[in-house]
Amino acid sequence: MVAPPDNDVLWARALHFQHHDGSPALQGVSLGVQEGEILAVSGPRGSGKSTLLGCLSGLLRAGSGEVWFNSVPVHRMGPLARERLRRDRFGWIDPAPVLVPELNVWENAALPLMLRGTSRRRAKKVALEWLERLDIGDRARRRPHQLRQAERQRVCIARALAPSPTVLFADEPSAPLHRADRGHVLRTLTTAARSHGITVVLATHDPETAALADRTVSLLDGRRVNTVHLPPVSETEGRAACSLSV
Ligand SMILES: Nc1ncnc2c1ncn2[C@@H]1O[C@H](COP(=O)(O)OP(=O)(O)OP(=O)(O)O)[C@@H](O)[C@H]1O
Repeated sequence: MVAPPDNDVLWARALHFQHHDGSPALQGVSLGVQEGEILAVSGPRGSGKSTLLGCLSGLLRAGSGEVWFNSVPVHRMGPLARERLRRDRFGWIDPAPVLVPELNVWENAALPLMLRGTSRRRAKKVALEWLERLDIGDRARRRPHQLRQAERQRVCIARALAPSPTVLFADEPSAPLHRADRGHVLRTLTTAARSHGITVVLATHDPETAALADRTVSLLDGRRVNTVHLPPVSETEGRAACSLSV
């Protein structure tokens, strides 16, 4: 067995994943992510980006292959250990903002901290700081339904950053944001990650978003390819609009 390199916080080898209906989402993907690195995973719709983030974070169990986090074999962990790992060490941002409707904005942002055992008072303070940084501090006492979609996504980003996770998985985090908001929010995210030493794995099909990363790995049909040239297309144009070199 090959040991993962020491300076890789995440390391995956020959990941294969097939969905229940037989869709082959990953077909032998290997990669390493260095500590503090912002890595973009790019590729057109359906290329396997979300599935790869799911496997790297332990949310999905690959059919075969290995995932190591800080030299710990995630692929050998049971569901409970993977759950704890995600709760204590990882952060996650989905393409669509999902918040607890019964909690206000700061309570939503403070939730992962409180789940990790931080006191309510301290969690509130940290959550409010992150909400300020993402320009939604003034919405802290509102309920999610009183916010616009783009504001709800900012809350999700604050919630993911507040506990300073070791690795933050961001799956198309700017999808619900208006174009004018995107650059600012993504720069806030990447600047905060760099200043707190948070490693980020960022799935995106947008070249401008990928450009904010230190490095990009490209996927096509569940395989790594050297480059996928993605013009800034509308989402409906799909994979026909890309060219590749393998
Ligand atoms: N729950 C599922 N059941 C069956 N097939 C799925 C499921 N989720 C994804 N797939 C298929 O697996 C492949 C990879 O999907 P995945 O969502 O990982 O790609 P992606 O690059 O993240 O795409 P997108 O940008 O649309 O989210 C695609 O062919 C997709 O249709």
